[in-house]
Amino acid sequence: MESSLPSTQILDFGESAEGKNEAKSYKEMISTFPRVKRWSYYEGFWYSTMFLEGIMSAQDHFIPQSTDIFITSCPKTGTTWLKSLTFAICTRSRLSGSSASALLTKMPHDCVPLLEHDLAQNPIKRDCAVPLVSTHVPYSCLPKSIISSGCKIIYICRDAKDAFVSFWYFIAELERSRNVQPLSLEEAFELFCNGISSYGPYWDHVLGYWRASLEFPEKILFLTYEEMKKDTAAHVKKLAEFMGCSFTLEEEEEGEVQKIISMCSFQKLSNLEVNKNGTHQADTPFAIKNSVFFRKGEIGDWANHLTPEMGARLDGIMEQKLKGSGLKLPR
Ligand SMILES: Nc1ncnc2c1ncn2[C@@H]1O[C@H](COP(=O)(O)OS(=O)(=O)O)[C@@H](OP(=O)(O)O)[C@H]1O
Repeated sequence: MESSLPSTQILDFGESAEGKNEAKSYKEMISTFPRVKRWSYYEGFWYSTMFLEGIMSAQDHFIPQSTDIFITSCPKTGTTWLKSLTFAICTRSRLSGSSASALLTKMPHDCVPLLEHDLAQNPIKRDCAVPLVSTHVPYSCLPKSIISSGCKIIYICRDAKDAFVSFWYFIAELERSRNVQPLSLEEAFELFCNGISSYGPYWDHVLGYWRASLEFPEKILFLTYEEMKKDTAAHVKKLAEFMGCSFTLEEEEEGEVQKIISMCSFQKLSNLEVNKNGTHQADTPFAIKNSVFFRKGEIGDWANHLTPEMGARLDGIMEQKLKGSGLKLPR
């Protein structure tokens, strides 16, 4: 996608003395929020406390560009895959040209900036040829500027049981690397079923975007991990169309869709050197091994970790919470 804007733009807020005072006041506000374990409760959702300052700063200051497309999700529902696919779709002219895809040397999260990083400490740098910004922030808590801009939003969700298991592995790994005693699976499950998880309640996160997608179908594309796995080619075409860069007949005949699917497959990405041995956000408080984002990439792995009773309990909760919404998540 071409853009007349300079190739790199820094979205920077909070360098000034005013910004520093603001950061202090966010910290003060956050210290008053209800807390359970690693999470703080704010505007109806539970957030990992370390991300809250960045979220509040984004809510107050983020100014989207009209061409922005937001990649949104609750954690562990397919974000890395969706980021790589949308990035590969947007940059496909580079992919087929002489320069190889940036995905070969950068992990997908380093190709698409995250809205809620603490922008004062860590300003977002983005490549204006790639109009993508990602966020896990729930729909009702997005910066109002995003909603009023009418920017396009792509949302992905996943069966709650698989999302939970993926989430548990991820935070356990994260906490071990930070010398924090990880939550047991049982404890984390209990909290999850009570709505307490990063950006949870999970069902409210899903419902927020689901309802918005019904209200603004031309602006919000609602996807599931399971459907995307079932027919990735149809989804790649749908994503391109939604982002305003449909594949030409010629591209389809040249196998461009398949090239993107292969480039972004779990098999390919998880075996790249950068994703096996690299670190995401190295030298920041958010540093994490890239390999942690690539675990199994399978549907139904929950059954290897949760008992059938736990599975049935979470299914029952999801069914009850989604009742009447018209949404049925694949299981
Ligand atoms: N390319 C590709 N294709 C299919 N699946 C993939 C891919 N990359 C990552 N994954 C799997 O997605 C799960 C991680 O979810 P997220 O990417 O949303 O995590 S995060 O929120 O960005 O941290 C996590 O799922 P689990 O394996 O079930 O834990 C990853 O393995």
